Amino acid sequence: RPASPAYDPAARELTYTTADGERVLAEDSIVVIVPAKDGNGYTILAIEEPVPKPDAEAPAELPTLTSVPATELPDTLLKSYAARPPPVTPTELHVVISVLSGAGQAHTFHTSLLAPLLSHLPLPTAVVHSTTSPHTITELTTTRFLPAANAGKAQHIVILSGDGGPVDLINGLMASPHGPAYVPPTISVLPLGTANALAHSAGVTRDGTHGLSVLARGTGKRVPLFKATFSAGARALSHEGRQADALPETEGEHALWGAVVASWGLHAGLVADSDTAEYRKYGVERFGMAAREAVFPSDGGGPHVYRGKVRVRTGGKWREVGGGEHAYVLVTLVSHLEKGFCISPASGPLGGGLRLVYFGPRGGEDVMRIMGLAYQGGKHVDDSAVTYEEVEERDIVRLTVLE
Ligand SMILES: Nc1ncnc2c1ncn2[C@@H]1O[C@H](COP(=O)(O)OP(=O)(O)OP(=O)(O)O)[C@@H](O)[C@H]1O
Repeated sequence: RPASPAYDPAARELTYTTADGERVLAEDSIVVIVPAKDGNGYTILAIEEPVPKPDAEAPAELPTLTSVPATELPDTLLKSYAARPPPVTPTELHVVISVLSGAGQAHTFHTSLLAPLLSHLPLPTAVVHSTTSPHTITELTTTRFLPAANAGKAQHIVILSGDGGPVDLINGLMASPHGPAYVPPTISVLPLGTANALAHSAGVTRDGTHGLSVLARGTGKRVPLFKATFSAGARALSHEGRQADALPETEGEHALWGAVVASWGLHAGLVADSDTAEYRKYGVERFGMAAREAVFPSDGGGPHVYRGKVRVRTGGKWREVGGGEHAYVLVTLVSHLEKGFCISPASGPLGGGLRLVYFGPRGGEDVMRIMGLAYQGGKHVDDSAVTYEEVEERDIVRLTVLE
């Protein structure tokens, strides 16, 4: 057993010796420190990033989980990085792998990082589910997770996906009224999608552990939700817009639940347009590409003008926003729509406030300028063209679409 690592609190680094020589571990890459399985000291579990390939075109490799043994460690380090027992010990642990999310790396992430980590944590043996269709997570939730939650079972669901996975899970859980014994599942979101708005905004990706430190050491927090209700006849599109399904109906109401964002106009269009196998190859670039195509259409015209009525309620009163013609209409529960894209700088992690971000029709250059400001820490909200405000808890935005 090698000597314990040396800890440098100023540099936030640990130095240890292996057969190959001296190695340095950044504190930011520590997932958790657990008692060693042989009862002798501790095991530091940390993320090891792959060495970048000189060929920029080569597919990005995923990091791996490295374990560093230590006989003694300073108390400060142990206090910060020891696994925290969950407030409610789960009786069931589920791992949901959304195989097509993002660049399709969720399955490999599970094999090389998550499964080795789970073997060290005081959790039940995981039941692993992989998606086989866009409906897998919804079906799994309504047939398995919701009945178990209604039966009072404490479930921990680890989901490897983008924002689609947790949103499907939430809609499945909200699809029918909860029984008196309902126990809300704990969800750990591991950001394997393209934008991962929920994970970035919740603070899951603040350190260098790809969400794993929150899984091992985090505490549960309620996820704020909104409900969007639709008029009869509205359809949910999937399969690159080729399939249209009726929206779920509960007590005569057609509704979808959200934890991230509801939008109409430019944002909704570019998210939908870029959700194709072809665009997905470009990763997070796909949103910018679809935005440019939308605002500089090949027919040489300007951006599409969306016609309808947008009303918001603030101070108990309804007010119309814009003059009936719109470009960007978005309400958000989160601060970031992608890691560097700060749509709502006033939104805190799982903070709960719902905010409107709005601008009316304008030329393509100006649209791109405003969106560019969001990449500068959310400076668009100070632009005179943009309406940015917190809206009330109930019936916050009404949308009547004319075109
Ligand atoms: N096996 C599968 N077959 C068909 N569709 C799948 C399968 N697995 C996942 N999907 C679909 O792929 C999409 C992935 O969405 P998800 O939101 O998780 O990732 P993303 O769009 O890359 O990321 P983000 O939402 O963070 O931008 C979802 O529509 C999901 O239903």
